[in-house]
Amino acid sequence: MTPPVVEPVETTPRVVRTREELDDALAPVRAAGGHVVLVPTMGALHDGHASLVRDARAALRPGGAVVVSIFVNPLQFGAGEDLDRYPRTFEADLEVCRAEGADVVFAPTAEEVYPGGEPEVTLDPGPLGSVLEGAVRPTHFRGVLTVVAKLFGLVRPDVGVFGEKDYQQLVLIRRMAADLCLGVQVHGATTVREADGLALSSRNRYLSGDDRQTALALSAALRAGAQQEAHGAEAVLAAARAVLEARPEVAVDYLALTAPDLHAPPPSGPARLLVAARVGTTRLIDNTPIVLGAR
Ligand SMILES: Nc1ncnc2c1ncn2[C@@H]1O[C@H](COP(=O)(O)OP(=O)(O)OP(=O)(O)O)[C@@H](O)[C@H]1O
Ligand SMILES: CC(C)(CO)[C@@H](O)C(=O)[O-]
Ligand code: BAL
Repeated sequence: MTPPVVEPVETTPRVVRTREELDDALAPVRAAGGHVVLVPTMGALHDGHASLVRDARAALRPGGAVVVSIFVNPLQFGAGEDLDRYPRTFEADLEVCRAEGADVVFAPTAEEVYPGGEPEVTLDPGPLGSVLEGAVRPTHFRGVLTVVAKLFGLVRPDVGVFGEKDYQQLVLIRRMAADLCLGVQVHGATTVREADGLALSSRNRYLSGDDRQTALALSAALRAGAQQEAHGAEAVLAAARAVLEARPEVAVDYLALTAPDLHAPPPSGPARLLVAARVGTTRLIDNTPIVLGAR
């Protein structure tokens, strides 16, 4: 018997660069009333991003589309930060998107996103924008919220998927979607880690030699803190601080215990332990959920 002719299945996500191309790619999905799920990224994709795309696919209804945006947003980088050296690995990123079944990759230029240069109207992140990350990167969340609002406007997704690794960003995007009635459901995805605990991050590729080992202090501090959760906030912070203090090469920006919404921690119940530190020239962040025991 002659075997049936099998046409190769085109699995490549459609790559679009402009608003028009994006609208064109999504037109059939919108016409059919399909769901659109957006995964915003800055590229240099790793297994953490792959898990976001998997979550996006799981959130999808038949007839919908997963859009991954790849855009290194200049507006969220402060003067002297790593905008110029931020890793750009577009071909490898496409492979990740293809392997995880993304339908569309939206990779606009800066001119496409900001046609008139820096926008006059930007988003004010409110009080949570100037604590923790915002205390160290004062203009960062204005840039993040502005570009995410623009991406929501361009892609018009039903769901946006963001990682818990950037926990303050996730909280602020949830607040923005709710406070501005954007009609986008914000899904938070669990942090993916290396086997030794290091949270995956595009910036990990800056870590070389000893710095890679030193960077383990962040996740180790979070684990040590979490082990003390039954004993209350002070015990959690003391255990985490002890791990960080044992590694003087780690320059800590903050170690903080907060409520899940980043306000003051409750005496007991769900909380969040967050850390940010510099290892050599690389700045890393990490966090973990905590359930504080009643004292
Ligand atoms: N380890 C991870 N697990 C799950 N999600 C992640 C992880 N790392 C990043 N993400 C999420 O991927 C999305 C895109 O993040 P981004 O492209 O900035 O990658 P990144 O690894 O966080 O890079 P950077 O090193 O610049 O912080 C964000 O929602 C972010 O929270
Ligand atoms: C959400 C985001 C894509 C906005 O540029 C960025 O801050 C990131 O990659 O986490
Ligand atoms: N993942 C957050 C992007 C940034 O640090 O600019």
